[in-house]
Amino acid sequence: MATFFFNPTSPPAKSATPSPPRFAPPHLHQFFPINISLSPRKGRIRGIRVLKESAEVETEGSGEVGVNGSTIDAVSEAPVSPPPRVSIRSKNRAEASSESSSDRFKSRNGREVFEEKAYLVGVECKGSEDDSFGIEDSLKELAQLADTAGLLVVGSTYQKLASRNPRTYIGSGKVAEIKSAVHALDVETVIFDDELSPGQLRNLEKAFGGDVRVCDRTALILDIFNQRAATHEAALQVSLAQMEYQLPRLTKMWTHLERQSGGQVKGMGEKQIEVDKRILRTQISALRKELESVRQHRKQYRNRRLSVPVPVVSLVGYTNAGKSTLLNRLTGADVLAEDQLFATLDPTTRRVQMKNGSEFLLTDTVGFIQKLPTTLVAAFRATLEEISESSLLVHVVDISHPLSQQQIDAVDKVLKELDVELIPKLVVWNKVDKTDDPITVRKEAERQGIICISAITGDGLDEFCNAVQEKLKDSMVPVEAIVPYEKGELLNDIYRVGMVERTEYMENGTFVRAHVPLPLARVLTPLRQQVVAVH
Ligand SMILES: Nc1nc2c(ncn2[C@@H]2O[C@H](COP(=O)(O)OP(=O)(O)OP(=O)(O)O)[C@@H](O)[C@H]2O)c(=O)[nH]1
Ligand SMILES: [Mg+2]
Repeated sequence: MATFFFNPTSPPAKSATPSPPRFAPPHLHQFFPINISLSPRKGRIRGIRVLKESAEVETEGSGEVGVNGSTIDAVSEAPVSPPPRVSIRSKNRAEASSESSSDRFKSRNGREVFEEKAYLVGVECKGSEDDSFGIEDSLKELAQLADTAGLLVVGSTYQKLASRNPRTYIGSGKVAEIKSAVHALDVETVIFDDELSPGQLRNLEKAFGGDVRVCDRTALILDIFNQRAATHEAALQVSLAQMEYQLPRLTKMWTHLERQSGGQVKGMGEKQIEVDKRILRTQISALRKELESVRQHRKQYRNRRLSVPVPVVSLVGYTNAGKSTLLNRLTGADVLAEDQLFATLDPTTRRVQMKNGSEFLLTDTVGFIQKLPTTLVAAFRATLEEISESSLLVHVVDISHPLSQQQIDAVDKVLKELDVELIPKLVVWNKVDKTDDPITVRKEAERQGIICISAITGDGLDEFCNAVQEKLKDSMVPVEAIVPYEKGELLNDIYRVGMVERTEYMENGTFVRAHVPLPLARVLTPLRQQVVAVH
């Protein structure tokens, strides 16, 4: 999976190369402007990374670094022009390997991306319920995530521990081992498979030294979401989640100031952090308001949609299970479906027309993953409202995946967190064509009453639609009504979205016994009373 190679650093080039698009775990400068005057002569500079760059450059140059007690009053909240999205580290790297790195530009999602070198670290802790995947498989998945984010995984390691080290997450011996691997392999980013505390992040960055950046699975997922957010609402949700993730981690940005002045500017750093936190909190609350208004807007649309009594079926499942492929296959939609994690972020709803004339709406949703941080689940709650308001959930499982059972468990865990356990659920095993022994898989599915499909070949889709119809009945209301002959369109609606069991032509209209979705049952209420009167 992970390839290892050694890339000796070439001598630094004279001129800086233009900054390439690159992996960007959430850094403060992406979200809001922070202004600080490092030196009165230098004027105001915005952005933490830029700040670091300036401080380092000045130290090497004239020696007139303006980091002293007198400059703290220059801290300001006034916005200035946006900072470049590149750190001194990546610039140096780009300079250092401008020629040898040309092969590290890769085309991803139609963009040319500079592949940063990443090293992965995992920990298996005794008795941890989060470790159902096993450390090696979890790291494999982390490598897939890194690949999706546009990183080049050059190595990985893991440690089995009785308990996590509160300071550095891993043991000191492992820290030293990773440090030498990082330098030998010229690694730019070390990614941990679990969420690190702000203190652990800071200590590890210090321990690895130099420009090595440390981040965790959450930051990586946030970065992928950031790259993939296609709608305004998704972009707002991701920004909010990134800011909330960043808030407690602000302090690490300032450690270099303390280092440079031998600890004398500690007070200054602290004051700036408070200012930064306040700005960030203000931005978080502004973002929440904006998100709320976008949500209200969408709710109106959804309410309008719900007034048409077509049942909504939501596809849920582990990322890469084949949800979008299934939606595309059944509805002729054109949702991006590819062999990458988190291809879909925004829900898409399409109408499925069955051969017997009945219909339902099918919604494709964001995929789930193990160790999905609760904050992210909460951030996507708006998008996932689609799920909570559907009549039926279809849990799409990639049955060809060696860890399909663990993936099922991870999805069930998220569904539980979303409080949607009461919605009827239909489990389907997808990618049956890809399994080693489809016959045995089908037999087992039959034994468990599960539908086997292949969204790619179309195998089992009729059976799937029938099962959806049958299950939808669970969410429908049984009604008996007499529909007047002049209200023929109402009878059509019952046939289209409900399940008709019996009809009979009577003097004052058509008697119908059927299961229909609740909104339609409400429309039929006066006609139902008529039946009661007839009986
Ligand atoms: N062999 C085979 N491959 C499939 C099948 N269904 C989907 N795939 C492939 O699986 C990969 C993922 O499919 P998607 O439809 O993007 O999966 P998804 O569940 O929407 O993934 P996310 O949007 O990331 O949550 C794609 O490469 C599909 O071509 C199937 O039935 N058989
Ligand atoms: Mg998808």
